[in-house]
Amino acid sequence: MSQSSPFFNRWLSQIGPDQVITILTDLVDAGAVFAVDAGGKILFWSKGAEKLFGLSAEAVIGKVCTEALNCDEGRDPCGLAEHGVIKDQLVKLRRPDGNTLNCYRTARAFFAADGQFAGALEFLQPRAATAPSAKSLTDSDSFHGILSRDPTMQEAIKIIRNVAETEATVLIRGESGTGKELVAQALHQESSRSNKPFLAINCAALTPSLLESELFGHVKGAFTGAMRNHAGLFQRANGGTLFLDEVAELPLELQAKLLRVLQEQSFIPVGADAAISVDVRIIAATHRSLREEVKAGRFREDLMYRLRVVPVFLPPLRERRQDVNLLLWQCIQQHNQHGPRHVDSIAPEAMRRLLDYRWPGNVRELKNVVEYAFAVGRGNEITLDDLPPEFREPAAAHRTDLPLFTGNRRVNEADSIREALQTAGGHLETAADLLGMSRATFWRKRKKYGL
Ligand SMILES: Nc1ncnc2c1ncn2[C@@H]1O[C@H](COP(=O)(O)OP(=O)(O)OP(=O)(O)O)[C@@H](O)[C@H]1O
Repeated sequence: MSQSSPFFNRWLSQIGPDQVITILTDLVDAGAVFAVDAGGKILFWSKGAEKLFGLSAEAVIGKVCTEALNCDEGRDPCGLAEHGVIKDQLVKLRRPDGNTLNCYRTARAFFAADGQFAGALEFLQPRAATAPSAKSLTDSDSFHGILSRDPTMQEAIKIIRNVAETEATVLIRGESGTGKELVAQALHQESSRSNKPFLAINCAALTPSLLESELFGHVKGAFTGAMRNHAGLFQRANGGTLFLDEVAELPLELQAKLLRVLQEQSFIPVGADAAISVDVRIIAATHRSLREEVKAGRFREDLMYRLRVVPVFLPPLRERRQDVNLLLWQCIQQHNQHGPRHVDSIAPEAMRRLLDYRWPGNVRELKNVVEYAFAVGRGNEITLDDLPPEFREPAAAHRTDLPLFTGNRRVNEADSIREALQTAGGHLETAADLLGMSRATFWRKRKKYGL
C-alpha cells in the first residue's frame, strides 16, 4: 500500500488529478501507460506510449485498443475484466514499422459499484531485446550476404536471380549504403561469369582524366607520368563483370566512350591507336535519377537507355524498418564471432532509438554504429551509452523525419560533411567544394562516416 501525507493530498487537489497523471507518466517515459474504458476504447495515452508503440495520441485516443494497437486478442481488454490484475506478463508489441518489441505488461482493471468492468490502466515496460538464433538470421533471409525481409528488396533479389543468366545491363538505384555494390556482387556470383573477375570503380571518386585512365588504361608516354603501359579495368575485367558505381557522375566525354564499349565491345586506351575488344558485363549504380540527369543535360539519353535495360531499386533503410532489427543482430553476431566482447541483448531505450533513427547512411551507417558500440561499450548488453552521440541527444527519439543537422554548428568532421551534403542537396562535388576538399577525399570521408 502506498503512503501519502495530508499535505500531499492537499497538493493533489490543487494541481488536479489529470496533471498529476501526466507528470507521473512522463516520469516513466521508458514505459507506456494507457487507460481504456469498459469497451476497450483508449482514453489516455502517455508520451512513453507514443514512443514505445510508435503511435501518436491523436492516432489512438477514442479508438478501440485491439484495433488501434493491431492486437490479436479480440476479447475484453485481454481478459482483464475476468482477472482484474495482470502482472509482468511477457507480451510481444507489434509496431507500425513492422518491428516487434518484447515487453512486460502490468495492468489493473476498475470495477463500478455494481461490479461491472469499467476500464483498465496498463503499463508496458520494454524488455531488453535478446539475440535471435543464428539460424533464424541466415537461412531464409540472406541471398549472397544480402539480408532483408522487405518486399521491395525481395523483389530486387528476384530480378537479380532472373537476369543473372542473361547478359542484360542492370542499373541499380539507391542511396549510398543501401547495398548497391553487394547486389552487383550477388548478380555476378549468380551469373556464368562468377569464376571471372568482378571489378568495381566509383565514378565520383576520381578526376575525369584519372577515371579515363583507370577505366580504359593508357599506353606508355600517353601523358606526363605515364611511364609504362597500364591495363584499364575494362581489360582486366575481361570475361567478368565491371561495376560502375555513381555512374551519373561520369563526365560527358567519358559517357561517349562508355557507350562505345557497350555498343561495340571495344575501346581505345588513352594514347593508343588501336582498339581492344573485350567481353565485359556492365552493372551500373547511381543514387540519382538518370532521367533527371538527362533532362538537365548532364547525362546522355542513349547511354541511359543502354544502362537501364533492367532497373533495380533498393529502398533506403528508413523505408524498410523491419530490416533494422535483422541487420543489427547480424552485425552483432559478426562482432561476437570475431572479437573478445560477446553481446546478447540491447537495452530497451537503446533499441527504441535504433529503431526510430532515420539512418541517412543506410546499412553502412548501421554497421558503423554497431562497430562503435562494440568499441566503446563493455559487457554483454548494448546500452544507450554505447551508441554514438546523435542517438543519446534527448531529441533523438523524435528525429526520424527531421533534418540531421541544423544551423552552422560544426561539432566534428562527420557533422561538417553531413551539413555540406545537405546544403549542396546531395551534390558531391559542390559539397566537397564547400569544405575545400578534393572530390576523392570527400568521397573517402563520407564513406568512412557512413554518410
Ligand atoms: N541488405 C544487406 N545485408 C547485409 N549487409 C548489407 C546489406 N546492404 C548493405 N550491406 C552492407 O553495407 C555496406 C554498404 O553496402 P554497399 O557498399 O553495397 O552500399 P552502396 O549502396 O554500394 O554504397 P555507396 O553507393 O556509398 O558505395 C557494406 O558493408 C555491405 O556489405
